[in-house]
Amino acid sequence: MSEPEIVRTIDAEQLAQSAASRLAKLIVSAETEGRDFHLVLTGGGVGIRTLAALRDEALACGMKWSHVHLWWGDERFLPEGDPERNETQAREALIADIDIPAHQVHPMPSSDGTDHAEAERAATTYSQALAVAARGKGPVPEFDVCLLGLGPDAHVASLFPGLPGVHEDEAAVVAVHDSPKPPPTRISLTLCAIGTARQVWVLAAGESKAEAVRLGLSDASVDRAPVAGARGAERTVFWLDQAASAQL
Ligand SMILES: O=C(O)[C@H](O)[C@@H](O)[C@H](O)[C@H](O)COP(=O)(O)O
Repeated sequence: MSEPEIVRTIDAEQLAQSAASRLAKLIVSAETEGRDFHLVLTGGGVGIRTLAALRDEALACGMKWSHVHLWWGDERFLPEGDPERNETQAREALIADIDIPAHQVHPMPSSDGTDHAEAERAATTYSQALAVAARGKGPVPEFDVCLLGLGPDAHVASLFPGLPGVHEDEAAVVAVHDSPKPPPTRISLTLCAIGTARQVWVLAAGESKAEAVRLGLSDASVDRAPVAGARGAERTVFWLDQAASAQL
């Protein structure tokens, strides 16, 4: 696990633009090196703003997307096309405006039924899609960058303090019930899946995240602060605006 680095920005907009700029450079480098780039997206305000900034960068520099695969770190388990789904918001902010092959966009399943077990089946389906993409080299493909928004309670993806998904150490994807952040049912990568990413980027802006950031950079337990367990295999970067870094 890599020691976290901190990048401070003035505000959320500069955070989104700075992270998008570095991400664009990594995507272009991968294309130059002739290899795929697997990017894990996050929901939330800062995460979606970062995707919109990435779109702007991509359009400005004519970025190619034929080598890029998009995955999700979590999903609000809602019907297809629901405006609250992370996929819907990512399509509006980025995907609709870039030339990425449709089969390289890997959304988490939507909820089109009502039974409780549907979320578990959706988690299994996504685990299977990840394993297929890994081509026998492991449970998930080699994620280049995993983007994570940060909740004021120190949750990342849909791994919330005190809920069982935080401690899952085998499955790559779990169903989440009783989420304190609506909607109550979600699908999430686990910390062990997140930790396989070469780089994990935590995106946090605003004073409401300052305590969560402090905990995330401390030796707090993952049960108290799931973000404390979000570390990349090679690099971990906390992208923070001034307000979110106020307790450091
Ligand atoms: O589904 C979600 O809501 C996100 O995946 C979640 O993990 C989000 O990133 C954080 O809650 C931060 O959200 P804000 O940036 O909007 O505070």
